[in-house]
Amino acid sequence: MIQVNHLQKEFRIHQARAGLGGAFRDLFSREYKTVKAVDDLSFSVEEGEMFALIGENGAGKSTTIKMLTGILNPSGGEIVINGFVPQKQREDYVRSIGVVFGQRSQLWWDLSPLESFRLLKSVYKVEEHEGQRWLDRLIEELDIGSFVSQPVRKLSLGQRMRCEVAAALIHKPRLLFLDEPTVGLDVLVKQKIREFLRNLNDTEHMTILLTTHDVTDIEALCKRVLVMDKGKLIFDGLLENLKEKWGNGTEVAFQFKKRTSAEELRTVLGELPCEIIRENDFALRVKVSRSQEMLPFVLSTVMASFDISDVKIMEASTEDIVRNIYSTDSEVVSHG
Ligand SMILES: Nc1ncnc2c1ncn2[C@@H]1O[C@H](COP(=O)(O)OP(=O)(O)OP(=O)(O)O)[C@@H](O)[C@H]1O
Repeated sequence: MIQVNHLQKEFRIHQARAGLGGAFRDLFSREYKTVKAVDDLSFSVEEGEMFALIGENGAGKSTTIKMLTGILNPSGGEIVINGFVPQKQREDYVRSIGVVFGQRSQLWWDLSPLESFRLLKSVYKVEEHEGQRWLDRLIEELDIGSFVSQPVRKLSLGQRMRCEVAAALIHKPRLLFLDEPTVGLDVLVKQKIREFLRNLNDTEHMTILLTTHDVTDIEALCKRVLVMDKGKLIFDGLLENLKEKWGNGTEVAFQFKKRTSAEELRTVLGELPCEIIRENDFALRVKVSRSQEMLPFVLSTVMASFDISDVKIMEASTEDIVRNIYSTDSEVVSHG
């Protein structure tokens, strides 16, 4: 459904010279530098996938979404979505997508969301009967019925965001883009929006792409994650593979009934890829890399060879992992 090949976006930005003399010289000749906001980005997406685009501030996520939604023209590369080239077949393309920008509204401030929905329905030429049934479903599932007739300016952020999501879906697009959809929302509203999106993906097979800084959004919604860093794609794969790659493995803490040394444990574990850390004479920790496949071996081997009084498995949280990725300068692209 989405095919992105070698996508590029460069911005030319004016660089002010330092000091009063510099400002004076700027009046006559300006110096520019080129920022590569998106640098050789390639990926493809199947219909019905729900995935997240993540990365630090300035990584290039918004620029990517703007190009995918046809708002910005790429400097190079190509995008084909649903058979459309967004920049070339703009009108037809826009009818096939829905967009929610967490920071910007597509609802009219002084009108009620319901009136905005009516306007959007006529803009998109939504068929009356079918369109009404779909809208009723959106209102019910997003639980916005009690305030959908009030002016938007009187709504709380959480109420407004749920109406924004309904507005983006009024024409039942096949593809939904959400840029920071849960930013600033309280936990309950976040949960409601996530539940709604999951259901939409399940029942309508809608393809959903979201950018987020909220790791709990990713865990709740996405199997697949794309990580951008300085305009480049540094990871494209499953969330569990992301954990493998940047999670420093899983740690297992063993409490032994008898004194056990790290050397004894190493002998038993042989060549298995793990690091052993001594806590005290009766406690050792084992850091297991490639934990998905290795953890069962490590557990069964140790349990079969020693008298164990306690075992604790400690997996790094997604939040730790994302922090880890952002603090590492990585060039690796992984397809998991
Ligand atoms: N209109 C613009 N003109 C010049 N530079 C821009 C413009 N838009 C973005 N940039 C630059 O491109 C780079 C990528 O920005 P972008 O907004 O895409 O990042 P982001 O990953 O969405 O960040 P954030 O999480 O803060 O929204 C940044 O260095 C930014 O300063």
